[in-house]
Amino acid sequence: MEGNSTIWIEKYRPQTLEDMVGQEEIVERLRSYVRSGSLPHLLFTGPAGVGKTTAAVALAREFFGETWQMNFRELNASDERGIDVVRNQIKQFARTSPLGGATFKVLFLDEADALTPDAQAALRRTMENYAQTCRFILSCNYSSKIIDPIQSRCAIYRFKGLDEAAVAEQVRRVAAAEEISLTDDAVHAIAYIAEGDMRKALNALQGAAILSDRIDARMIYETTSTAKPEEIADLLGLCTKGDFTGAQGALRHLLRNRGIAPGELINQCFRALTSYQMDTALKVAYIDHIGEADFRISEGADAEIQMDALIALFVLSAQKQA
Ligand SMILES: Nc1ncnc2c1ncn2[C@@H]1O[C@H](COP(=O)(O)OP(=O)(O)OP(=O)(O)O)[C@@H](O)[C@H]1O
Repeated sequence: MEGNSTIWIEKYRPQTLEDMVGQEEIVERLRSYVRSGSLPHLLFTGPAGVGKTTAAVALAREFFGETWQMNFRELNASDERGIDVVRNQIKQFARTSPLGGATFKVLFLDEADALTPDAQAALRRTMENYAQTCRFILSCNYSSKIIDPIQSRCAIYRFKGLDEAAVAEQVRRVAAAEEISLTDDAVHAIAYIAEGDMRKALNALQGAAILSDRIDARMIYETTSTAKPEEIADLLGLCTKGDFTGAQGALRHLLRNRGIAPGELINQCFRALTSYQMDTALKVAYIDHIGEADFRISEGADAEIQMDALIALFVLSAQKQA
């Protein structure tokens, strides 16, 4: 098995737009810029690990060809969130001439929503002033955190979480290249824990590959400290049956023996409930309790007590409903 010293998310980052999985519509629209040789300012929004940076780099490679490294620069706005980063680094790059016969350069600004509103206002002016020599690709998780005048100057691309088929395709590709065998259940488990985030998926695969080159679902759940969906179903089932003692035992097992973090467990219960077919009133009550527990834990309440209280409330709601 090849060196665990290389991080697979980097090693297998697609170099071309064509090699990206999922995001087909976006990829198609981006390729049309390459064909036409023109590029507006772009705003990429969406959750983490779905290909925003990958698409920006691949687009630059295809757009500029051999001179891409001279004409493309990546900056992360969360390193320096204030106006100085715009005044210094961004302006400096934008004002200098493109190289190797290119008509403009491209600056990719990751986590643009980390910029303060003042810095965004300065960025807007820079985008206007240097539009001839520089195009911007801004990336963020939430477009609502980007000021309107910037949004209106950009073509907006909304990246979605990757679906199971896309995650599975890339995971299988990487596993084959690393000569790792994966069961179908392991692929399904990786897609479950990834929640649409390819970075999470590939890190889970690499984490399990440290143990063995034959990977099954149990190894994925264990190395990522995630409960199996069946374990969550059991826990919720015991609550719904009114078996508080049984539910408490299952909860203890997950928290203490399996080492699953309370926040993760809450998230998994929430995900399970949203996909279950069950009495709507009971589902509403459960989700309401989850919201409370989640808030209290985030405010610093004792997580184990909150988890016990949560299953107690589940049991009470189920009994009321019966
Ligand atoms: N659509 C995709 N196809 C194939 N691999 C992908 C895709 N999206 C992400 N990846 C893989 O996941 C890694 C992280 O993706 P990327 O850096 O593009 O995420 P991002 O959307 O920019 O996230 P962030 O908002 O956290 O910066 C990449 O290095 C690549 O290996």
